[in-house]
Amino acid sequence: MTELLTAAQMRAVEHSAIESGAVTGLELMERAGQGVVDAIFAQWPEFVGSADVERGPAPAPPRYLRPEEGRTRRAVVLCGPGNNGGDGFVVARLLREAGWAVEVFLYGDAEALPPDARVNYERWAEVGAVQRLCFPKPSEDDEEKVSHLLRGATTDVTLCVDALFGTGLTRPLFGLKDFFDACYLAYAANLGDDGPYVVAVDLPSGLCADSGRIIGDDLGLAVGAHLTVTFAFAKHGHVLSSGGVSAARLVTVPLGIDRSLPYRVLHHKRNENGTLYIDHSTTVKMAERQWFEAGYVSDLPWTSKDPREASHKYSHGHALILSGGVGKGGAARMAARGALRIGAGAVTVGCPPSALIENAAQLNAVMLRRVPGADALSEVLTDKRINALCLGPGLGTGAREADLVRAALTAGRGLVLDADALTLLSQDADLFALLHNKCVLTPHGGEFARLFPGIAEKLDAPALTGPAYSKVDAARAAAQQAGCTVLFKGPDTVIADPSGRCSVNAAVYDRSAPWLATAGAGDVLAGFITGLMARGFAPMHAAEVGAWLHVECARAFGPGLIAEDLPEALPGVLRDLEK
Ligand SMILES: NC(=O)C1=CN([C@@H]2O[C@H](COP(=O)(O)OP(=O)(O)OC[C@H]3O[C@@H](n4cnc5c(N)ncnc54)[C@H](OP(=O)(O)O)[C@@H]3O)[C@@H](O)[C@H]2O)[C@@H](O)CC1
Ligand SMILES: Nc1ncnc2c1ncn2[C@@H]1O[C@H](COP(=O)(O)OP(=O)(O)O)[C@@H](O)[C@H]1O
Ligand SMILES: [K+]
Repeated sequence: MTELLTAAQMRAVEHSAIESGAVTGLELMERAGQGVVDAIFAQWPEFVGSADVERGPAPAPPRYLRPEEGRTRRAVVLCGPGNNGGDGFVVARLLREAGWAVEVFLYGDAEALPPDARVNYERWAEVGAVQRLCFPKPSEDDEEKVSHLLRGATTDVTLCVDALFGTGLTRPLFGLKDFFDACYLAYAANLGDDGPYVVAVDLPSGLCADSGRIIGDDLGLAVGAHLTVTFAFAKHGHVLSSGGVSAARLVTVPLGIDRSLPYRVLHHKRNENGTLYIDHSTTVKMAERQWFEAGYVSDLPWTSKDPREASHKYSHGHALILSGGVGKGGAARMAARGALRIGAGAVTVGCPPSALIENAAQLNAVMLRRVPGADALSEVLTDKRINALCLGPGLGTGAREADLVRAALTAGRGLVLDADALTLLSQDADLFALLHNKCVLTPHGGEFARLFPGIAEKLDAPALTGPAYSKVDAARAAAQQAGCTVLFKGPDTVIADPSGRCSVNAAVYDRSAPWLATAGAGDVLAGFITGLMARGFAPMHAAEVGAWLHVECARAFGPGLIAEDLPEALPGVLRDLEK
């Protein structure tokens, strides 16, 4: 599990480290710039010089500090008006020391740079030129000059370093549109050979660090980068929304900040006008933090069945998945197979009598019960061994199904509500009011908007200022409103419970699995979560582990995946985890 921070939390970490005397701001900036350069050479070893002469007992400088024979590589570094720009000056200096020809542009006022950035500006100015871009509105000439350089029309620039804005971007950017377009083109077309590689310092400029949304109206712009190098911790904005697709790769370099130091928590709150303010109140140990609420779930401990547990099937729980009528059972059957594969001891599909023959023809290990309506469901649920239910996939949205959802909600067992069950909930406030803390809702964007229209409206409004309302904010608000766990799907699946605990299961960067967006994948996910709840996982944990395994299954199978493949990929994924 990787911790994700907001920009305010990152500033708190930085301030505490500096206040403790452990490090200065200038040292942090140097480490940040060095980290970027190291990451560049790790990503593209061909940029490393080839001279390999034995230099005696003194430690040899890093290989990349020695220029490749007969070849001078060119880099353009764009520095902004804040500390992100300061990092850019460090990168420029270190690349120059490595033998690169570096052109530096400043989009900002040198006199107004913050102190550490100013020092690094001066250090660069001793060895190289700084070309000024008109600030805050670049001239057409400026735009032309920079984008021309990047498009490779006049030069052979290998690298473009975007150090314009990092965590401090709070309002829309104007100008530099051609520059942003050029970066995006280079990134999207992967023009590595004839265009430059784009490296974003901390965050692709234009993105909000907290929401991953592009700050601005519909015409908002963000840099597209081949590599983003961030510092100490990834931020929410690296994995949410556009953040997860604005760069091909994310590398987090440590800044040597001691995590055992006490950190002052900056409670960021909004007043009644919506203005963000910071209340420097509490000091906590990082390890005791409640405030690293959003974890980027990149690995999770897998709990296999404990051999010491009683060994009959019901000690691993019994899941009941309700299906719709004739011809509608596929979704429930896939959910059932997911629940069984993930380790529920027994799984039963409950269906209307008319669908018994169809289901019987297609199910073997999964059991089958007739469940004509709510009374029959209550009767089935007198069997207390049934400890987790799933309603929604292929269920239908008529009166029978609404009654089934009501009966399931009043049974007080673990309950996953997906698809049609979410539609029913959004149509009936009385049903919604029955939600309880053993429920998990698994909406995709459309279902989320129907269930939580007020929250979705905030999320869909243009992000005109930062920090912008994020999918993390939305999932948390929804979990509070519903009084249960909410898993808000997408490549940036956000899972929240009413206590404020929140995780992001991000299928981006090296976990990207776009082929998971295939019909029925959500049904299998609902089944995974139900199976885990049958096994005794708490709702939030079941949702986190289920979502993580879902993406792992998709990655293990690869392109060409259809939903039926997901449960079948699970044994291989679990085997690898057990190793
Ligand atoms: N935290 C750490 O541990 C470390 C952090 N480090 C680095 O510091 C970076 C954060 O620095 P930062 O806070 O100075 O913010 P940054 O992104 O450079 O920009 C702020 C400037 O932009 C301005 N501005 C804003 N919007 C604008 C607009 N639309 N158009 C024009 N201007 C606009 C804004 O002006 P203002 O709003 O104040 O008027 C302000 O001047 C971080 O990303 C990382 O790279 C590392 O050095 C070391 C360790
Ligand atoms: N680009 C993507 N990358 C990875 N996973 C994705 C992507 N888009 C969607 N998903 C996942 O695919 C699943 C689709 O579920 P859903 O929208 O309910 O579809 P269906 O109803 O057809 O099953 C969800 O788990 C969602 O998180
Ligand atoms: K940047």
